[in-house]
Amino acid sequence: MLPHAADDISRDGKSLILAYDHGIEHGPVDFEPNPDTADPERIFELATHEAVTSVAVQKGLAEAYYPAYEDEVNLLLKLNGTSNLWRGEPDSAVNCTAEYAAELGADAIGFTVYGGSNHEVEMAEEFREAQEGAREHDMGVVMWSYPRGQGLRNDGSPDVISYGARLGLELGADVVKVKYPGSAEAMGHAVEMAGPADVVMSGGTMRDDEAFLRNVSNAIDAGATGIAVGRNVFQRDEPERILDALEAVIFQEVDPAEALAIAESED
Ligand SMILES: O=P(O)(O)OC[C@H]1O[C@](O)(COP(=O)(O)O)[C@@H](O)[C@@H]1O
Repeated sequence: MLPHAADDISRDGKSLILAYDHGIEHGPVDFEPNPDTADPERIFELATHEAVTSVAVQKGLAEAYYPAYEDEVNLLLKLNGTSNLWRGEPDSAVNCTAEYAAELGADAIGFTVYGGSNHEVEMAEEFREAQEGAREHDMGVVMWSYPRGQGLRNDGSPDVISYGARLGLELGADVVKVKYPGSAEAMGHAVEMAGPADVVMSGGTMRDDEAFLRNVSNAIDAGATGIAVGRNVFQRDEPERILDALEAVIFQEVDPAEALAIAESED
């Protein structure tokens, strides 16, 4: 790992990645709870919030929207992605090269690897090309490490998540994005297995603000450096409010209840 390779997408060693690749990964259904968020402009505006250290999007959105935001937002360009219409063994098409990501002004690249899938071997080889391309252009490397497929019965078990975190380290990621394994202890193990690579917790959908922030706080206590979050922000009625609270939990390590009170007072 190169020292500080992910500095451009973090602040004081912490990060909040605003993930917005849902249009490809899940489709328009993810925008239904908050229809304004179907418009990428709304997300790029949200990405200017002080809590957000980068926005993760696919090439098409970067081409269309990033030029207007390049002074205010750090770009994490996702190089692969597949729609939910695909029903095969987990796999992800490579939609962009590291070279083109650099041309678009990306600070870092993002890449999904489904360890355990029948396609793991090709995905690891594609990751190699992306990772080495990112090194040539001084871009950080974020791996979405989501073990799943064939024999993997429980892709959310602590052992599998720790293995995913380790895959990130072994394959040369600066930041590994893993699902929250359900407890601070299990997250601590994943963080340990990732060694010098940063670990960020992946989001999901939780309606209860305090319970969601509690998971984030537990992950930070366990050594995670932040969160990659999409739906838990943009599906809420007031995305800015939860970003205010996340800022307090992640960067000031404030207790979730207090963070919500701070967010309330900033309204
Ligand atoms: O493959 P899954 O588990 O359905 O989720 C993939 C999605 O989850 C993320 O990794 C995180 O997004 P969320 O915070 O909305 O869960 C996205 O980048 C991606 O689109």
